Amino acid sequence: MPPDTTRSGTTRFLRLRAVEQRFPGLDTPALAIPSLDIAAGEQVAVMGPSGSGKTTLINLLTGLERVGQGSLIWGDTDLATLSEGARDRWRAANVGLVMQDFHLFPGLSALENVLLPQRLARLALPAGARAEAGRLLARVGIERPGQAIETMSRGQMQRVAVARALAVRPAIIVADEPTASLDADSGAAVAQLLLELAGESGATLLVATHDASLVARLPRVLRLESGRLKD
Ligand SMILES: Nc1ncnc2c1ncn2[C@@H]1O[C@H](COP(=O)(O)OP(=O)(O)OP(=O)(O)O)[C@@H](O)[C@H]1O
Repeated sequence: MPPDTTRSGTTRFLRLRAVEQRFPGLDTPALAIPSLDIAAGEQVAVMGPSGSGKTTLINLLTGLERVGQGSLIWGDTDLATLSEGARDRWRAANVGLVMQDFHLFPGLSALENVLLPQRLARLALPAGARAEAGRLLARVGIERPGQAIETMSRGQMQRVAVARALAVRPAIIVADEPTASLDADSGAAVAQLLLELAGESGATLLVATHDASLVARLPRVLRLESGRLKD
């Protein structure tokens, strides 16, 4: 079996080995994962009760926090070996993030919010970035890209956040409770968009969620209990 191929024959993309994350004041690790592989393009739910380690796992996978022990390799990049600045650059280039509380900037339009990560990452926007942002906003059902973000509904804001996460065509999309603060209809619409857009781009999708209807639509489910994966 080639080293970058999983047992099912698909390309291995994420590889965790002997990962342990400890926090001061906790006797046991908040997260302990002996081994985990995820293939390129997989769509995976991460479930577990409050305090089971979902956010800790998301923070490690996205490089927001440094891996305490073990290796966490995306493609050929071991995040455990990178400095905070290098992890930030890696994340900007490779990860689209959708968070529960949106992290959108008031005072900016929907379109400017979608373009903001690209503006922060470089001095000039790449050619076609505005057109692509407008196209993505239309795709997620935002009809007025110039509308100020603070005047939008929560469902609209989360759809803008989905467009923003996809704007750099990331290989990895990570969503932390993307439907938690939405009503059932808005949540279902956001879930549908995430799955559709990730599927079209072939991105690897990881979603931490308590939303049973969202979990039911993801082909693979990881269950965390007290920081351990249950199969
Ligand atoms: N910075 C920290 N310092 C100390 N303990 C922490 C820290 N961050 C998380 N923990 C602990 O690690 C464990 C896992 O927390 P984590 O936030 O990953 O859980 P979670 O599954 O995301 O929970 P929730 O669904 O409530 O958001 C918990 O016991 C938590 O108290």
